[in-house]
Amino acid sequence: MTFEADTERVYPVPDEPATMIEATLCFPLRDVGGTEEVLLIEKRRGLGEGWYNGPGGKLEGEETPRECAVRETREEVGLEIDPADLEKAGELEFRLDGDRHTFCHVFRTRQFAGEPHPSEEAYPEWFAVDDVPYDRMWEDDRLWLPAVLEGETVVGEFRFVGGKPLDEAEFAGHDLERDVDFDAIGRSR
Ligand SMILES: COc1nc(N)nc2c1ncn2[C@H]1C[C@H](O)[C@@H](COP(=O)(O)OP(=O)(O)OP(=O)(O)O)O1
Repeated sequence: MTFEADTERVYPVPDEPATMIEATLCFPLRDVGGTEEVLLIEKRRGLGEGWYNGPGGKLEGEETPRECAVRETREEVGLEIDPADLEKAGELEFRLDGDRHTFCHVFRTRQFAGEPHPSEEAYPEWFAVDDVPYDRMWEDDRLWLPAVLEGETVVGEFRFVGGKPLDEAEFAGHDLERDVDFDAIGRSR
């Protein structure tokens, strides 16, 4: 396991707010004539509007992260995925002004049915994995997404400061662990 950091770790914080959001991201992958591609969405509304991201969103009711990733991918771009075909690739914690804001489960998959189509929330687009538009994505993505697209696993904390909503805050630092065995630590759900 390797570990990298650009600042001192700032957690744990004793009085965490009860309002932390739990969310998912899903990265469908395909091979087109030897070129590895990833499906991204251009977000059309809400948090991160106008930026590229993976399909995903907030957990609803009692659903598991895996069930959420399947539902959000279906709702946003119309792909059908068997939950068992999702590979857990990451856990990301986004902090805003020292508080835990969003905990995000990251999945990838090569098994899906259907063709992606636009929805009210998302416009889907395939990108070669070596041509991902990081200049039009969340600032943290360039730090962890390349590893996820190369088949690695990651656990990261990303700190933002200076304002709400999160997509108007300033990126302030991060910690990132790679090569995490989610099965071994019982967190592959
Ligand atoms: C802070 O950095 C972030 N980076 C990335 N790559 N993705 C992030 C970051 N912060 C949040 N996200 C993700 C987590 C979710 O997948 C989406 C936000 O989801 P949204 O708020 O749109 O959730 P929905 O349930 O789809 O929303 P509706 O209530 O509109 O259905 O961004």
